Amino acid sequence: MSGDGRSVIDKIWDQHLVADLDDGTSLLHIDRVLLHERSGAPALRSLREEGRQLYDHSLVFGTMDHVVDTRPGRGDATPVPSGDLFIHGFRDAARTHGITLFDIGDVEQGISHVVFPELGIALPGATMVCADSHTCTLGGVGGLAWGVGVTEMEHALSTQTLAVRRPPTMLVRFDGPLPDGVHAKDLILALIARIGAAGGRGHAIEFAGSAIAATGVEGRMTLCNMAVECAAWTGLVAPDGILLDYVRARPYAPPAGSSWEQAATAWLSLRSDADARYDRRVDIAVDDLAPQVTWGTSPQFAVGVDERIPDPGLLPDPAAAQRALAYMDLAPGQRMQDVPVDVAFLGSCTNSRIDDLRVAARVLRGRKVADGVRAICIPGSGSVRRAAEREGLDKVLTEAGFAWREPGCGFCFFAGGEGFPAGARTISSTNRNFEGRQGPGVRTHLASPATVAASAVAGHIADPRELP
Ligand SMILES: CC(C)[C@H](C(=O)O)[C@@H](O)C(=O)O
Ligand code: SF4
Repeated sequence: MSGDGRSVIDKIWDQHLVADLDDGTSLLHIDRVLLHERSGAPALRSLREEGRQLYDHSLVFGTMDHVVDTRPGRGDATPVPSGDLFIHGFRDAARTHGITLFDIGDVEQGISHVVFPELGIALPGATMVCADSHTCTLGGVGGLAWGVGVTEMEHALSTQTLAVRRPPTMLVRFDGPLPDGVHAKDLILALIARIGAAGGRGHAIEFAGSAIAATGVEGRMTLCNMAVECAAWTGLVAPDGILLDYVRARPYAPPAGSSWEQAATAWLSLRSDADARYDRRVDIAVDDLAPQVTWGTSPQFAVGVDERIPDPGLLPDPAAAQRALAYMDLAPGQRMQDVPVDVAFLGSCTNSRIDDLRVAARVLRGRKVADGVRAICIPGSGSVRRAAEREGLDKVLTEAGFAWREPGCGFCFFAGGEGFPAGARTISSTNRNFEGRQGPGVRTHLASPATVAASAVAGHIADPRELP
């Protein structure tokens, strides 16, 4: 564990180090400053109020995602109260500063963490920040990406640098062949169940192991997306051949020829040394892993879909587990698969990419959503939406009974606009199941797209491995 070698995290860090500062932080060069309307509008507004300029607008990109309407045929109107202040404020500021913005109506518009990797704006080996906690998603493309506050965002916008305390590092290895019906979402839920929602506190996590080497880049993004749900500073997967194939030919990636060759060689050199040093290590064997589903109001409250709700008395914090069960209206010993669902939601920056929709469609093809279940799919971006339509996945989903929407954060988090009735129970491909996350009194069970689709059909939480 404690060799002298450097990990991918150390290598990216060292390449971006501008100076070690007296207060123990390091000033890092930031390659990409990414914005969405919800946090970008306030950051740009305070920048303007302080009379500061962007350091380099060509390194800053924005999209509209949090408050946009996702209903078919949408316009500029937002269902979120005061949402139009964010939309118009962000649009005007982006124009003033010359920021490339994937606005409502742009073919590339979508959820930030989906759009920036698919356009090749988020790149391997890059440092990337956004005032959003799930910026760690971009670790799936082998960069160091983390969420910042609005003040740090202003600093990054005006200097293209940020002072950061070097995080402790953690190696998380997933080894073994991934069983059928088990996906990246299940891996990260299993990890969080194992180490706890505070178990990664402040760490930069490198995800590795044979199961990750065999996982596509979109799955790696799902994994990294939820690093923050165990309180990690970020998560990433080191660059490899699968990643290069993903990044190649993306619109903002280095063009074919010598610039691509140079970049690809540099990226591959970022892989961790065999004797790399980490502060902690966790090993998870995936051979016998079941699809995971949460029963409580924290992502750490997850079990196999074929299991029962545990006895709170046997958990590290019985009182928290009791409270969670009370909110979720569930009882210890209940079989997860006996829990009925009112809503099935496919979407969010965790699981709204084309691979996710393919997985869901495989389950839904020729099947119908159970009576009484409201099923909604919000593709993560315009590009995902078009790809799904080209493949006919939208037909499979709508014929099964899913609503097919326009890209955005949608029902992932309730912002006062569209929501579900209090008490509604959702099976959801999102990343947070906190009280009220999807609306006041709404009860969220986190799961993979396969499990969401299987549960939509069954009308209760269901095991995607067992559909007839
Ligand atoms: C609104 C935004 C800043 C927030 C975040 O930081 O993650 C949101 O995306 C979320 O998922 O809760
Ligand atoms: S999809 Fe959900 S988790 Fe992701 S950025 Fe939007 S609100 Fe946050």
